[in-house]
Amino acid sequence: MSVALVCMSHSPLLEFADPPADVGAAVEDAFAQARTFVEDFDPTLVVSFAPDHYNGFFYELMPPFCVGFEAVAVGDYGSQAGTLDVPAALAEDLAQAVIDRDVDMAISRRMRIDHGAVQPLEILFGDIAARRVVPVFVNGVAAPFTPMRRIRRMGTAVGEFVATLSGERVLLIGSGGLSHDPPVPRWETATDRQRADLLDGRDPAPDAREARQRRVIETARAFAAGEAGIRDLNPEWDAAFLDICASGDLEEVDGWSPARMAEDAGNSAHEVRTWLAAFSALRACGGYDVVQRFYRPIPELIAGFGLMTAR
Ligand SMILES: O=C(O)CCC(=O)/C=C/C=C(\O)C(=O)O
Ligand SMILES: [Fe+2]
Repeated sequence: MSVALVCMSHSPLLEFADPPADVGAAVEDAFAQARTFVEDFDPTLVVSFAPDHYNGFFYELMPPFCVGFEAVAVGDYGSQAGTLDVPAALAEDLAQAVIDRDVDMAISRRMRIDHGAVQPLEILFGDIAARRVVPVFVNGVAAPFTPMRRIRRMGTAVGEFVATLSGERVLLIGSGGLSHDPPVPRWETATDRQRADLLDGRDPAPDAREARQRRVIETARAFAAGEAGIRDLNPEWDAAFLDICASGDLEEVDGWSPARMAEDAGNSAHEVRTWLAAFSALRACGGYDVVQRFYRPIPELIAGFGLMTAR
């Protein structure tokens, strides 16, 4: 078994916004470097930790994390739709191994995933079905949030399982973060219509999806012009989090409270839970070295945009 990691921000605005040319080029260069890293590693299996944005998981039943034994991408924000190549028996073994380590893991025999899970696969492999993928949903948008130490333990349990997979080259992916506050509706401030979508908004009609997406695109334009009432990006917070990931001292985040995370870094900063899970899994397979570290605050994407690779 060998193991490597790519953690990266995602953004629904990647195809819908125009950051300054040098910023866009820097992001593309970071993607290209990560692609080379992954091509060289040539994984036989991907374990993908990703959030969802009310496309697959709803308040009707919201687990803190969930392993998919099958996964279907919904194709939001122009991301690829279709079915992942999930090795179901291996996904079942992973879920059982995590549960055996005293971490209650939900399972789905048909998980729906959105741009949060799909974007890294498309960027790194060009196609969501290019490699075998076990998808692990990590709630990063729907309060209440599991303590960070619990995410670390879940990631550690996944890593201990991964370490037993002789003959596999396993790529761990963490998708989301860093500081950002895109207009994902929240229950306490949602309209009645939004609450209905948060509760059970599976497969919205095309015009409803279009309206949701337009709202995000318009907010990004306003934010880049300094006119949106959302939280600022927080490069200092992002640097501190990236430092912790690089150091391997992941217990440092054990005491971070969800309220403080949102206050400091925006409501979607909770997506860094996917990074924490992936780095915890990597650490459980042995020590690691960071290979690539990229960061830019990009208002046009409403994102403190980061990417790290390690092995
Ligand atoms: O479309 C919706 O209703 C919710 C908005 C949404 O999906 C925004 C997503 C933003 C990110 O994934 C992000 O910036 O991390
Ligand atoms: Fe997101």
